[in-house]
Amino acid sequence: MIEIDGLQKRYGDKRALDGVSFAVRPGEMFGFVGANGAGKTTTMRILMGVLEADSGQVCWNGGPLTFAGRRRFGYMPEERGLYQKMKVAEQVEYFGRLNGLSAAAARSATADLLERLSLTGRAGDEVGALSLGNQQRVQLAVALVHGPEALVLDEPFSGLDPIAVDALVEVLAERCRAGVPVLFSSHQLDLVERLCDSVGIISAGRMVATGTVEELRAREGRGVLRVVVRDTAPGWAAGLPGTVTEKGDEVLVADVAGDGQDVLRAAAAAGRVEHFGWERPSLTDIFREAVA
Ligand SMILES: Nc1ncnc2c1ncn2[C@@H]1O[C@H](COP(=O)(O)OP(=O)(O)OP(=O)(O)O)[C@@H](O)[C@H]1O
Repeated sequence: MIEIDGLQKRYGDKRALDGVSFAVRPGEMFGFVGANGAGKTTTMRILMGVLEADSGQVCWNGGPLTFAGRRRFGYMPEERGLYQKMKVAEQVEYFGRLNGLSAAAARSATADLLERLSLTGRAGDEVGALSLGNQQRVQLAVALVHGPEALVLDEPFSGLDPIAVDALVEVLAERCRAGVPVLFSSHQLDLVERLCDSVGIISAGRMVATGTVEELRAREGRGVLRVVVRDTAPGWAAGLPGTVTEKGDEVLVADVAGDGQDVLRAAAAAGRVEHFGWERPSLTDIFREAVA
């Protein structure tokens, strides 16, 4: 288990982290989300030992995370960092060797990952000749090649096409099933909602929400009532108990008092009710609320 406890970090006068704590359990996919500049990269850099925290600590399986422990992690840094002149397969193998694999194991793991990430046809090309999305796939292969015990990935999905996203999702899910904790940051909240067991929302250097998407949703209450009424005059919903937004025949009522039956009665009196139901808040709604 990765445990991050009370991280504080300043850059000069700027407070980047103000007591960041969370844990990523074995086999858990943890989505780390926050606005630009919220502190995700700083947290991951401290976790990986690239930066030192002013205070707080990072633990791995109950003890402080050491240099040797970090070598068994897979890390995809924000600044990336591939050798542009090195060939794709050579490079992935090289990082595999650097992280302790035998030549044969590095070769076999590289071939497998290139296949999974649809890069086999580019194995002999220089990395610099690849598109940015394909370089990103190579960077992912580098993070994964040595069969890491934990994964820390800074925006691994940015710049990937939907097919590459699916391929990466499959590889990460497989690692999770094998018990590997996976921490990744992303601005693609729909993807985080779909993939992650747990989510941490950071805002201005503080964790403002942590839990499963369902737990975060429960904090938001029932959500919003969505009503679609046909054959009615606009404005029928104006006096409803709640915060009303009208878009043509569709009416959204937030902050509904009571069980919503008043809204249903008013809708039925106004016209032909085609839809009436609670809309569950998406992770994007939860995020907006948490960082507001
Ligand atoms: N080397 C640095 N020197 C000074 N300030 C920095 C440095 N690195 C980060 N910061 C500041 O620390 C804060 C946190 O930045 P960080 O890069 O961790 O955010 P982030 O959540 O990863 O953002 P993004 O989503 O844009 O990648 C920001 O205000 C940023 O400007």
